[in-house]
Amino acid sequence: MKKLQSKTLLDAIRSVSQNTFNVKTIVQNTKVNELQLNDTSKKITRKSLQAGKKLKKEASKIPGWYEYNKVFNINYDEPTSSEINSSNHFFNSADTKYEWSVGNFTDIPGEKLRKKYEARTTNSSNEAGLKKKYPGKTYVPFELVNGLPEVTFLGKSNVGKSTLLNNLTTDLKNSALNVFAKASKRAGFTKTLNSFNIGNRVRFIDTPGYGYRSSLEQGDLTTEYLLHRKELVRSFLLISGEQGIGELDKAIIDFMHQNGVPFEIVFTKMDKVDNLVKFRESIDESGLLNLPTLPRLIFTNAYTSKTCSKRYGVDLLRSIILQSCGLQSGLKSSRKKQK
Ligand SMILES: Nc1nc2c(ncn2[C@@H]2O[C@H](COP(=O)(O)OP(=O)(O)OP(=O)(O)O)[C@@H](O)[C@H]2O)c(=O)[nH]1
Ligand SMILES: [Mg+2]
Repeated sequence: MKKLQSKTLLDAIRSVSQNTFNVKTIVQNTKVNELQLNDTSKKITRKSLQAGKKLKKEASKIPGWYEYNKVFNINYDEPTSSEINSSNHFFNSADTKYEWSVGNFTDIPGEKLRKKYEARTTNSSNEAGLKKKYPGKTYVPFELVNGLPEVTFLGKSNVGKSTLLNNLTTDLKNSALNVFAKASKRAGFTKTLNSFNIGNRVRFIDTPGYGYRSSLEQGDLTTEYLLHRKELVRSFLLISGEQGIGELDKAIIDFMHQNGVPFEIVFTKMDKVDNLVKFRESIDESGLLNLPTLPRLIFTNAYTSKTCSKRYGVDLLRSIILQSCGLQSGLKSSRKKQK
């Protein structure tokens, strides 16, 4: 059954992968600090005597589309400002460590061992032998019980997966973006599954983009990961706001829905959406809002280079990621960034 679904997705990829899309150069020259997601209106009132003008100016810069994070998620409670602060603190202080890149599912650390172990335990007569091999209270190898929750970022080539991943793990005061997940103007840049350990609490898995310049093997690898990786707790499907929801995105949503893969949808590059009315209509017409799984729709734009824009929605996404891993308030990273 699962095999069948995986084939359906690959067929969809095959038929859509001919499509090409424009990759526009980003030319933006505003450099400003990220706004806190805290209740800005309250802040303006409280501080109006001293810094009213400045805050009003900042509040008026919040882009119109940011409101969609409320409008399209009425079935979900918004994270509280203390949850937002706590997740910001976690990601800003947690040390992000690149761990591995693989081109084959079985090369993911632990997967070969797991397969071996599972094959052995299906035959109960092997139990005595296993106890001998892995002595102690449990005979499950350490490598298999030491997993962290994993979240993965999916989407078409060039949608901004690597860039968003960098934004999530980087404090804006630290200008060294692009250090961890490599981002590129060239579509089809990421070719492997890449793992990043965030403060020893969660792993982020960057995936190769579907579609333009991606091979079927890359699609296969991601599909296998989605279906079989036990540590995977939530997938975030990225859709470019600029390009809107395409056939391939719908095929992936269908695939995840039918196979019970829990997912949320993240709209990226919202700063590049010219016509918000059209954009909103396209969401209404897409059927996303009628999905029985009711995924969250998260609207974001990333900080893309030293000279390029400010980011919105990143702190909201940070909080949702921790929530989906069962990690939230008061969470401390066990490995901190070096100052
Ligand atoms: N304006 C704007 N540009 C963005 C944003 N996010 C990413 N980009 C740009 O889009 C391009 C592609 O970004 P990547 O992060 O490499 O995209 P990807 O999805 O990882 O691409 P593949 O690895 O090829 O699948 C880069 O030039 C980024 O700078 C955004 O929010 N706004
Ligand atoms: Mg990438």
